[in-house]
Amino acid sequence: MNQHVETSLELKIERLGHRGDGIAPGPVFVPYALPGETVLAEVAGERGRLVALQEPSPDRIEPFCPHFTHCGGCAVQHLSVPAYQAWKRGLVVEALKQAGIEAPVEPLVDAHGRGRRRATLHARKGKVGFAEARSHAIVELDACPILVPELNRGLEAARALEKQLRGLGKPLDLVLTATITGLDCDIRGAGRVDDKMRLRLSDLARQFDLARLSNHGDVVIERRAPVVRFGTVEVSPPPGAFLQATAEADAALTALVRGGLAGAKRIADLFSGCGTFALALADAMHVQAFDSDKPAISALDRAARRAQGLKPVSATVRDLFHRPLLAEELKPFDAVVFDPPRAGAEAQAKRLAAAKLRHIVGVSCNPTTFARDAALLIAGGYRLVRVTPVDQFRHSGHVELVGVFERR
Ligand SMILES: C[S@@+](CC[C@H](N)C(=O)[O-])C[C@H]1O[C@@H](n2cnc3c(N)ncnc32)[C@H](O)[C@@H]1O
Repeated sequence: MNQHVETSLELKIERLGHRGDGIAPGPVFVPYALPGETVLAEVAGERGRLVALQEPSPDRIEPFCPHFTHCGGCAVQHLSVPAYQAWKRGLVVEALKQAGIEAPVEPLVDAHGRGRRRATLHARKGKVGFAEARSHAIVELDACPILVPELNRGLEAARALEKQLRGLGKPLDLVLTATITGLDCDIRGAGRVDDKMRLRLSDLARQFDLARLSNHGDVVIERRAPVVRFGTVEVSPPPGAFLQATAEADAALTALVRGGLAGAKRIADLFSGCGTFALALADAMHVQAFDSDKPAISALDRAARRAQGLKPVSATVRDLFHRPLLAEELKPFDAVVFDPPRAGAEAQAKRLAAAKLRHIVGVSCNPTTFARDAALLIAGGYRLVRVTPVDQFRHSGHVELVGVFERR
């Protein structure tokens, strides 16, 4: 940190940005600096590189990972827990304020649990790991303390897969998911591989006891069907399918959604994925699920047919950006849950605003697009009763939230 001090500026850090950078007047963004600190930083445009801490914050703590500041996986490990939790909750408060929305924001729910069950490892030129902070270079790790232990064991398998595929000379991503029946790995970037390579990859899957190995969704070998559980229902997700990053977030988000639906009997689950909410809630509610991802909808449907004791569940492939459910189509439902990708659900929110539903629950991984969509619902006559931030990407700038709306 003490190199090039002669070219540095003294900066007073005022706040923490949404990516976890300290922000000084200007603005100048200084990664790893904290509010209240006086720092020396090398400044180029809006970017500052922390060179020395002159007055550290009382909230500064020792990061627990030796790769912190080098690895791009974590942005904030150096902040005390209460200050960290206030910052994350504050990201949601700020996004609502920017959209002119007043609503109670609950304390942050910690949903890290045992750690992340999904990770995308990058493999380039013989190296396997995460991207370096602000770079495409790879940080090689023996273990990552943020992941569930089963995924850490997958690092060895990932290195062996990279070695096998190195001759292709292509940058690869390896999407690893820890499931109940073992690790599921989807290779991205290899393109089509010949039969000889498939056999060698299958051998590696056996050697490392992978449940399934696929190449961009094309199953190379399935030794056991990967399984996750939503409520009491077992689902076999398609290769690389969306799943909440931690099992605890799954449970926490589902409980908040259930609470917000307030005993509804018939609901629509929009952007359902392979059924995180639909299948868990079908113990008490008739559910119609919609998502544009065909394999995810098929997995949801298969799981619902196999499960015992559920209320009726239907699953439909539909692009809700281009063909949102219309107000007329929403009439049969007492309530709706929607959980779109980061871009939000603007087209669908306009239709929800025009519908006369009693309850709507929005789940989001992007407070800014959530606030935009929430403003549409509020303009359409709904009240945002409460918003609960949920932290499943601990130490990163990402935050999930659940917003509960009622018709006024
Ligand atoms: C944040 S995930 C939520 C999935 C699910 N609710 C869960 O918790 O597992 C967003 C989902 O939106 C789906 N999606 C993305 N674009 C879509 C579109 N245009 N129409 C419908 N679904 C879409 C994705 O396939 C993905 O399943």
